[in-house]
Amino acid sequence: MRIGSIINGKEYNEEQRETLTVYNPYNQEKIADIVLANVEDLNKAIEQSFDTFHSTMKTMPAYQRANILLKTANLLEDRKESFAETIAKEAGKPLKYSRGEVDRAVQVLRFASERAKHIYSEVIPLDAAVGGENRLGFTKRIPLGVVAAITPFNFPLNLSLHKLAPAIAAGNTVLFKPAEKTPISAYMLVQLFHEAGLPTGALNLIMGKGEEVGDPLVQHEKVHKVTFTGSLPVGKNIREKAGFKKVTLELGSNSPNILFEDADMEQAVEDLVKGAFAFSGQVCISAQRIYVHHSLYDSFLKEYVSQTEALTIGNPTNESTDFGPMINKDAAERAKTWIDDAVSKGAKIATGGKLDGTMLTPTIMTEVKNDMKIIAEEVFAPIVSIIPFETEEEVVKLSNDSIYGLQAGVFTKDINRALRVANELEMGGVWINEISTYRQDNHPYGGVKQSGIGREGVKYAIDDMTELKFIGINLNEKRL
Ligand SMILES: NC(=O)C1=CN([C@@H]2O[C@H](COP(=O)(O)OP(=O)(O)OC[C@H]3O[C@@H](n4cnc5c(N)ncnc54)[C@H](O)[C@@H]3O)[C@@H](O)[C@H]2O)C=CC1
Ligand SMILES: O=C(O)[C@H](O)CS(=O)(=O)O
Repeated sequence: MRIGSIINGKEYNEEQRETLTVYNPYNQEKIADIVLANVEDLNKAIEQSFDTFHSTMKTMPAYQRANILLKTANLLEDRKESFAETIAKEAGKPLKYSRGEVDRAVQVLRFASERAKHIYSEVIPLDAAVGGENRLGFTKRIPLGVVAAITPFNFPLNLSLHKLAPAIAAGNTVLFKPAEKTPISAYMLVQLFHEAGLPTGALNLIMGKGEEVGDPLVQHEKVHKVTFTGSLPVGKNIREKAGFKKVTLELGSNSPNILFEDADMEQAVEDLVKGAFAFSGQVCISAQRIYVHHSLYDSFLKEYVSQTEALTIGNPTNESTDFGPMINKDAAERAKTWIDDAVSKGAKIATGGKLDGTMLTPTIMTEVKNDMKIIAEEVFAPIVSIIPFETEEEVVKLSNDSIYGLQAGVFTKDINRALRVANELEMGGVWINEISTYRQDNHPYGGVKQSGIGREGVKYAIDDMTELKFIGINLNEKRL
């Protein structure tokens, strides 16, 4: 398979161009060559996005945008298996989770289709100000223009749609730069939109290395907004380079989960095994730190280790696989060095910690300290730490002791305590009696501190992808 950038519906995959090979992370089989875009292609794609915004999307009625999104959702639903198998192969994500990602992606498209018809604004009571009589004022939410969507490898379909679908719902055009590690589902997605009737120039795909096309894309004057999901260093770079553009950044996390003494431990153990090890922990709201009240600690740890060891490890394309490889050897080796670093400073491995190529076994750490990398930084790997605590005050302090603040989980039957702790946690979102890793695609999602800027979740992304415009009329009879 050889795939390239798609600009105004034309694919750029000529023989003489530079390519990058994509390998299946599980068995290193070659699955595709991607033909890399250069800056000239990028500029052409931005010009195309800009022109199509002004010629077509800016004035496309809401019902048409909604219909295109709905049709794309239906096409995706019909091709669920093909997308799920592609994600399993390119990302190494177990098939059951890849299917779940496609189901969510279909919903995101349907939410966006519905919201496209409900982009409301308001009438301003201008008579509230002295001299404001006989004036009418109202706002409109207008599209921004060209939205640059830069996406990561871990949810190559759904996290891309969290940008593409609201951008189109709002009437923008999109310059889409997917992760070069997982470009195939992105390529298939662009074709799906075009098949559903989206004008080809409204969604242009650039297959390029982030470090090469990233800066010119982010700095281009005809790009009006950059929406990025990915790592903190790249996010910081984008923020610095983007100038006056609107920027949404969905960055990392080291999400805490807190189990108080009255929690439903049985359920929490089961959910937190998934919460830490789904897609090998390469989920930014993965349960990385689990704080367990000291009275439950020993029994929690015993049961947690036992259920973790029962996970079926293997080929992501097998139906029964729970746990597969990491995205590549470098990522797995980096994670192993963090385990070794913690052990050298006194931490213990309760289970796991074994590395073979891209496969790092599900790893549970104990006796950790706050300054160890596996606690202080984002592990983005199958490593979770179990930490005892005594008091509510102590556990809130420990949870907040982080540069990140994306999502947390709190488990208790005491609703007053749950709400108190939720208020105290410095997070973009807090789930009560649910793991930090749980996300629905219609709630506001995004971080505080260095976890990011702005919110996704279709309605909220549309807010961030539109500009509020005020229009006022002086109704004085003499003027009309
Ligand atoms: N908060 C959130 O919703 C999520 C955050 N993440 C974060 O993403 C990271 C893992 O994903 P990766 O794909 O490895 O992240 P990454 O930051 O390496 O790459 C993400 C995207 O940025 C592009 N890129 C790289 N350098 C660039 C530059 N200089 N300018 C513009 N674009 C550039 C890449 O090509 C890719 O498309 C983790 O740190 C994780 O926390 C991942 C998923 C969700
Ligand atoms: O959509 C999700 O489940 C998460 O946003 C994925 S990630 O952002 O945590 O990686």
